Amino acid sequence: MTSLSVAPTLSERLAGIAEVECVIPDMNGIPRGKLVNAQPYLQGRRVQMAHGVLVQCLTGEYPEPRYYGYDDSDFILHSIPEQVHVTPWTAQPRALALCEALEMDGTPSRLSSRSMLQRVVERYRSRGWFPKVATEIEFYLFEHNPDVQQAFQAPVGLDGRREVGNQAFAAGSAHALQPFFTELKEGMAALGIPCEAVMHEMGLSQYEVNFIHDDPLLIADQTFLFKFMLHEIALKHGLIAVCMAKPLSKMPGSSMHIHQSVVDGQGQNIFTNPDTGEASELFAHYLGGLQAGLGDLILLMAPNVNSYQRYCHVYASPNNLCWSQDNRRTGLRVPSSDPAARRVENRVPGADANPYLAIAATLAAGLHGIERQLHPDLPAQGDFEVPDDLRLSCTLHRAIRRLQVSEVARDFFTPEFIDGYLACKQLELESFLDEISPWERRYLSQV
Ligand SMILES: NC(=O)CC[C@H](N)C(=O)O
Repeated sequence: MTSLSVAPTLSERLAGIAEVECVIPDMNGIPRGKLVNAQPYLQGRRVQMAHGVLVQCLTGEYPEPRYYGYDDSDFILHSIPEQVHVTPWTAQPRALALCEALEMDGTPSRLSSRSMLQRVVERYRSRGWFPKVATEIEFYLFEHNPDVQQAFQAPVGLDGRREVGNQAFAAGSAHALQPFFTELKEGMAALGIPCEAVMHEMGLSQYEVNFIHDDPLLIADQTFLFKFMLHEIALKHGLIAVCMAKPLSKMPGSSMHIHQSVVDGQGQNIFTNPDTGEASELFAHYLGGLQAGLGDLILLMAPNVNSYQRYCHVYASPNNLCWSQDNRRTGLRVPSSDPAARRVENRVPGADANPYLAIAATLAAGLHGIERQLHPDLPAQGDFEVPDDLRLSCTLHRAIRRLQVSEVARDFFTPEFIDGYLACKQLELESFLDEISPWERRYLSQV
């Protein structure tokens, strides 16, 4: 006798669940959404929000819709069936439904970061290719403090002590926060996120989680959901999880490295020449595209004022687009691997980046290189000098100017998205410049 296993329906999966949290990433990758009653949700009640929500600034301000060619109409939050999950960490049983943004006519939103990644992936598919990516995300864990103006402090662990110094790869420090990590791993399992590794990173109470490579949309969804869950579980344990690019001065920043490869319909890695096992011409063009295109797209990988502080004291946080075999000081690192796993790691994005956009920018630049048959520079060797054209912008202001002129952005993304994103970032920059920092008061009060 054979036993047939039938996947449970959505209603079966959500049995006993009172509320469903429908969320969507805004342009900053911040989850926005609505907590809706499960019954009408299961009966197919439509969930809608205003387009402005997608373009909302970190400060809560909204750029004028005329800047991105929209009015203040609604879009639909359409649940992605594989991304509806029951969340074990919430006090009341709840479901989390990751949604895609659709226009009222059912087409993908021209303002949504998720649809921008979808567009880039489609362009690969139209050639019979399937990009694969893996992200690695770093974050700091600090003691929760309701006053966000206060300096961050390492938490007290099970051993009753606060961590001191930089305990890279220290097993003991992670064990001192074991109840938190146990729940985090249970949460990952509940969200269907396979975890390659969790480790202590170089900074004080800094950790890293590695995801297993897969389809770019799936990995972006997982990275987005992971960050959402990370914040919630941390709060439950009296901690705050901080994914700022540079939360502490004189400490390493936090990155979101992206490993990329591309396979064809037979699953062969197109970055390797099947006859010789050596790197293929396509790989060279892909690297050439990353070098030519990512400089203009840095705003999608380093989206905040603070993102640029991560590049100031370089603790393996390169602000260049040099490439190398296995050198962590280059923005584009080709890790040693067997030919079937040939890939390139983009080390430029910060943990504060919207994963959909950082991945979309990287894949778009690579495909641009293949389409234009670009060539990379010679690989960086030893203690290399960074040529001027491979040096990255070091301020948000400059990064905004670069995106305004990016050919790749206009070619791969919708004009509405680029204009909306630029308007959002410009407003955030103005808000930042309107605030006087402690450094200015400390040193400029004497001039
Ligand atoms: N181990 C590492 O690669 C460290 C990366 C570093 N924390 C960064 O900000 O990029």
